[in-house]
Amino acid sequence: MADTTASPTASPPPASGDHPRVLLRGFLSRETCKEMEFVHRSCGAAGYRPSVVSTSLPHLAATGCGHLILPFVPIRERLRDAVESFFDCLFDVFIEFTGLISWCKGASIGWHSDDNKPYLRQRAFTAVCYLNNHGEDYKGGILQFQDGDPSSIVPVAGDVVIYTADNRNVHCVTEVTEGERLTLTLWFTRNRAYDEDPKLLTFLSQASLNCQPTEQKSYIPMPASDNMYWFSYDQSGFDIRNARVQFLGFSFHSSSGEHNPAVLPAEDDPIVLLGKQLRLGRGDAVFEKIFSNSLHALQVVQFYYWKAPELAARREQSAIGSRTGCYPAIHHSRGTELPLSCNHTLAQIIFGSFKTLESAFYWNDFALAVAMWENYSEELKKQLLTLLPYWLSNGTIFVVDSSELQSAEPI
Ligand SMILES: O=C(O)CCC(=O)C(=O)O
Ligand SMILES: [Fe+2]
Repeated sequence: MADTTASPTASPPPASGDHPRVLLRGFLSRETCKEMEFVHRSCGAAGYRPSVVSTSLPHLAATGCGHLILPFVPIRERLRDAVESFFDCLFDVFIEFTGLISWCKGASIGWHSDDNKPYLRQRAFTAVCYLNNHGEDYKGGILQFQDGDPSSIVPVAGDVVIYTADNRNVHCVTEVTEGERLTLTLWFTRNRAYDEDPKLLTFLSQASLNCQPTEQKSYIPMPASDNMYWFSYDQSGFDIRNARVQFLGFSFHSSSGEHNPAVLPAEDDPIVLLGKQLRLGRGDAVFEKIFSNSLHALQVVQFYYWKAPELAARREQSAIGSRTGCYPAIHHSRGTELPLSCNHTLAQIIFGSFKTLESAFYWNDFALAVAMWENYSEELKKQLLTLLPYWLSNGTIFVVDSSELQSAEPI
C-alpha cells in the first residue's frame, strides 16, 4: 500500500497537562493529501451541517466506491498509533468515524467539545488532518482552543492535530469566508460497540457479493439518491455533481449524441438525468465516451486534474520522442447539452471563488486520463477483493503485509 508519510516523524511525547493535544507537522505527504482531495471532490455528498460537503467511508462503500477506502487504510492505522502513543493508551482504541469534509464559504463551528451531546459521549479522541492550505486555498477556517497550547492552528496541508474529545479541549473553527477548506477527520472511541469497521465490512462484503473479480467495470460509481447531492445555501442551491463539473469548464450532454427533447418525460425533474448515461462536453466539443452516470464522469474529471502534472510531463515527452499520442474522437455539439439548471453564481462562490485554474486543457490528455483512471480503479478493486477476506476474518480493516498475502491463501 502507498506510503502516506511526508517524512520520518519521531513519535510525539506523551500527553501531559490540562489540555492534552498535539500538532504533528507534515504527518501526511502532499501526494496523499491530493489523493484524498480527488476522492472527496469525486464522491462528496451534502454534509450534516450547512455549507459542508462530506465523504464518509460508509458512503463510499454504499455508492460502489468501496475500493476508494483503500487509500484511507494506512492513514487510519498511523493515526490510531499516534493517538495510542501520545495518550499513552493502556486500553483498546477503535475508530468511530472517518470522513473527508469540505468547509465551504459560511461554514464555521462555535465553542464546543467533540463529545458534547448525549449521542457523542463515546468519543474519546479526535484527529483532524489538513489537506489544503489556509491563505492559499481558502480564507478563514482557523481552529482555536479556549485554553492551553497551541491555542490556534492555521491549517497547513499534511499537518494533523490530535486532542481529547472532552471538555479539556473546548475549541471552535472561525468562519470560512472564501474557498474550500478540506479536512480528514477521525474520531476514536474506547467502546467497541461504536467501532465503524464491522459496519463498513458489512457494506463492503454485500457490495462484493454483487460483483465477481473478473466482472468488467465493477468500480463504476453508483449515485446515492439525488437529494444527497443537493447543496442548499440560503434560499438557493445546486447539485454538487453538476456544479463541480461546471466549475471545471465541462457540461453534461445527452448520450445519444443528438439533440433529443424526448430524453426526459415532461413531468421528470432534469436532475434525474444525472443518474443516467451521458457524455461530457467542453465549449462546442463533446467527448466520444459514454459515462454510466454523472458521478462516473465527475470522477474521471477529478482524476484528470489530480494527474495534470503527470499528464503534462507525458505530453512533453511524447512531443520529444515518437508522436504516438492518442487522438480521441470529439464531436461538435449540436445542442445536446442536458437541460440542467444550476445556480452558477452560487456554485462559483462555493467551489471556485478563491483560485482559478490557469492550466490549459487538452482532450488528448483527458483521453489518457480516462484510461489511467480505469487502471487505477481496477487495481484498487483487485486489492480490495484480495484484502476483504483477511479483514472479514479479523473483523477489522487493517494494512495486510505483502509477505502475509503471499504466504497465506485467503479463505
Ligand atoms: O476542522 C477542524 O479544524 C476542527 C473541526 C471540529 O471542531 C469538529 O468537526 O468538531
Ligand atoms: Fe470539534
